[in-house]
Amino acid sequence: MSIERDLVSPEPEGDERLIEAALRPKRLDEFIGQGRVREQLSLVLESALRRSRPPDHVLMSGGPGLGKTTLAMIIAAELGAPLRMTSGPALERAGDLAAILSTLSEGEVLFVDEIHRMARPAEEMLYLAMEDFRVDIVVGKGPGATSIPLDIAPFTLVGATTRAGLLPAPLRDRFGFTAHMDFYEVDELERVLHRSARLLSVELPPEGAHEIARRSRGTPRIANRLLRRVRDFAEVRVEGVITRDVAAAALNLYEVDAEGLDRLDRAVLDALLRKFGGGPVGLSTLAVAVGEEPETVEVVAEPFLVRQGLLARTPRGRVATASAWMHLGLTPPPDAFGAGVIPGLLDGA
Ligand SMILES: Nc1ncnc2c1ncn2[C@@H]1O[C@H](COP(=O)(O)OP(=O)(O)OP(=O)(O)O)[C@@H](O)[C@H]1O
Repeated sequence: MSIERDLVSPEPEGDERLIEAALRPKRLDEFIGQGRVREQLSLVLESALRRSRPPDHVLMSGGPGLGKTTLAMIIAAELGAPLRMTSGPALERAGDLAAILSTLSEGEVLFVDEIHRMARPAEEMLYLAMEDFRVDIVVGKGPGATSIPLDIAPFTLVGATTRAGLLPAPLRDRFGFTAHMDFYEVDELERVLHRSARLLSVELPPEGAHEIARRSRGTPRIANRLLRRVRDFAEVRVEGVITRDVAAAALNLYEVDAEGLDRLDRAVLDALLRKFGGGPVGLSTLAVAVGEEPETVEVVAEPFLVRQGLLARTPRGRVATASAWMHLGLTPPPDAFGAGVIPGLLDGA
């Protein structure tokens, strides 16, 4: 049995991108949260505009659904420049990239999503393009091969990655500015939700927004998705208004709990506590206990549980924290991992 978990996945589901397009903030002052990134970026853009030069290349790092694509579009809009979009996996050969670079217009913004997944030859071509606005087109093969230099228009590369650590240093070093996107605070997500509700003509009182925001795993994409589900519930069951109780009832129905944990997250915690006494237990044993692949448990459920301070990865295996016991309404044993530690300090353990 595999547990359905689209609702709180940070990746876009089905045709969600279409709906998202309608909800995207268009300018920097509409972009909610990420205060430091916004301020730094507005300086970079403002000074480029004053100098009438394209700004330095920008790297954005952070998890899916935190607003990287939105920010890339905003950068182009603020510069009044056209935007070209591609992604690392689409750049399999150097020629794929050359075809794009050679047709850029002056000042154009080139957005490369998942830039860490670009093929090596394309990556090497990009170094020169970023630094000297030039590409070397290799003609022929073997000893007879020659390279023809080709000037390209000055442009701004905006790269997005969920894994900044996977970028080779020479590529990382060529970005003049790196924006680290963090998870959003509950009050920021409330603002995202109020804005989306306005655009979707949904009546959303503050306490309804708060209830949805706290279950949204720090991610605007999830917040917007939960809002749509709650709206459906409110329309069908209670004629529209999303009160706190309506939001809670809807999300309970969809099995997203008060902290944003879904069925898989809870199944993992439940097995860890009830079957293995809180651990330590190996990943594959834990995965068998919940009927999932180890990779699903590791990639999908664990990062959020770790971030919430509910689970720790230790050299001896997975361990439940004292907060995990309490989350499931159980009394933690006195020696529970993290007992006496302020929840949150275990993040990233
Ligand atoms: N700061 C924000 N303010 C308002 N809405 C936001 C913000 N950040 C993201 N969103 C909304 O969340 C949705 C997802 O954002 P976006 O597509 O930019 O994320 P992403 O980081 O590029 O994710 P991915 O890499 O998976 O595409 C969009 O609908 C966008 O409007």
